[in-house]
Amino acid sequence: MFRNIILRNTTRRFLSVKNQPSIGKFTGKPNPSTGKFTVSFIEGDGIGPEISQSVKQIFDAAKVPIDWEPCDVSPLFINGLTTIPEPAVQSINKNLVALKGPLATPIGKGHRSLNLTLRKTFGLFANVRPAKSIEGFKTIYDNVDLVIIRENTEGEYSGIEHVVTPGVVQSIKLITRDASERVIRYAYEYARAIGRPRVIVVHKSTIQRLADGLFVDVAKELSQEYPDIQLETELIDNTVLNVVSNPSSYSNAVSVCPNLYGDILSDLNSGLSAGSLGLTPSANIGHEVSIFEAVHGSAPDIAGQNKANPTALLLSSVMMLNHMGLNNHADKIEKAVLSTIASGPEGRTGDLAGKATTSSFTDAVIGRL
Ligand SMILES: NC(=O)C1=CN([C@@H]2O[C@H](COP(=O)(O)OP(=O)(O)OC[C@H]3O[C@@H](n4cnc5c(N)ncnc54)[C@H](O)[C@@H]3O)[C@@H](O)[C@H]2O)C=CC1
Ligand SMILES: O=C(O)CCC(=O)C(=O)O
Repeated sequence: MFRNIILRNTTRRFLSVKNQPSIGKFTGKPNPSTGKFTVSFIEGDGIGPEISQSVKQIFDAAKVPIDWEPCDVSPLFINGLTTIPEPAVQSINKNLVALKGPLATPIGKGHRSLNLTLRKTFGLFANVRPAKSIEGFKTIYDNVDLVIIRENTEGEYSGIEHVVTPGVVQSIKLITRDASERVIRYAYEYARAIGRPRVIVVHKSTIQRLADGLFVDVAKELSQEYPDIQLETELIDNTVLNVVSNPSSYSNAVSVCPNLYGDILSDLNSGLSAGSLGLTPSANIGHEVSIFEAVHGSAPDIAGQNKANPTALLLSSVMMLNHMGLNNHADKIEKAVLSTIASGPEGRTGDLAGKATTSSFTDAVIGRL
């Protein structure tokens, strides 16, 4: 029965090329000699290689017209800064699109987060994180359908930290008008594109008066340009309570927020929609380049054990295909993935209290294509 889930434009989980925002559109072209697009692929750490393998097998079986270009993003230090190797930068700038597995960050030492480095390097200013219930997979709430758009280049993730004196450190949350404006504008455009009448700015400007205050002010200024979208502002502590009490009250809204709030809220949304991080995809959108990745990390506790749920990376790849205009392939893979999860415990990995392994789940999805 779940083979026949119909993905109407309104129910399609993610941006389709016909209704995506005017900002950050994909402008890549297929190779004229093969008719295929080339996509940069970063496999990632921990469970990265296992879930990447799953995506590749499913794309092969679905005959998606894509050639993968593997990218090595092993960190380099240049002038004391973490950078990624030039061939990877060239590949992503050429292909304009990448799929990325999770990259681990050493705690308190070593290289800076490569995830943040990639977002900075390619100006990926908007991190779109949709969290939506799966039909046939029961969680605490039915019909969760939440969208967070997170500022992706500054805020608490600016990396400006120093020791003032032993025992005293300072970490700077940088908020600029330009970065706020581009992500908030994207949120308005996204809301318009997917037909949601509300944009909610999540903030704490009662305390972060200048930083979050600027973010809220920019949203209010931009609202003049979007008279069809209602702007609301909400303190993050209220959002957390409201979203766990009544997530459906956000189903007609797009939330936009500074970096750290978005990171935390999107994990909350994953828990509410799916009870696992293993299902939630994301898009990092820039003006030219976009990189698609799961919301979760490298899950070192289950790495190499054939236990990882590849769904979040698969749904990220579905977002990517919609972004690239390969909507039919996206729909086919999305339907196969969702119907496998809906089929019961045999079709679900351990994080969803199921019995499947990464590879048996992959085979089941291929069987449903
Ligand atoms: N965008 C990225 O690449 C991100 C990378 N990280 C990095 O990942 C590493 C591990 O971070 P953690 O805080 O442990 O978060 P995590 O997301 O890797 O794991 C949290 C929990 O969720 C489970 N989990 C995550 N993904 C799963 C999947 N696909 N299937 C089944 N279970 C899954 C893990 O087993 C673990 O119990 C760190 O080095 C961190 O810096 C963390 C978040 C995002
Ligand atoms: O880069 C990291 O280690 C974590 C990044 C993260 O949680 C995210 O922003 O998705």
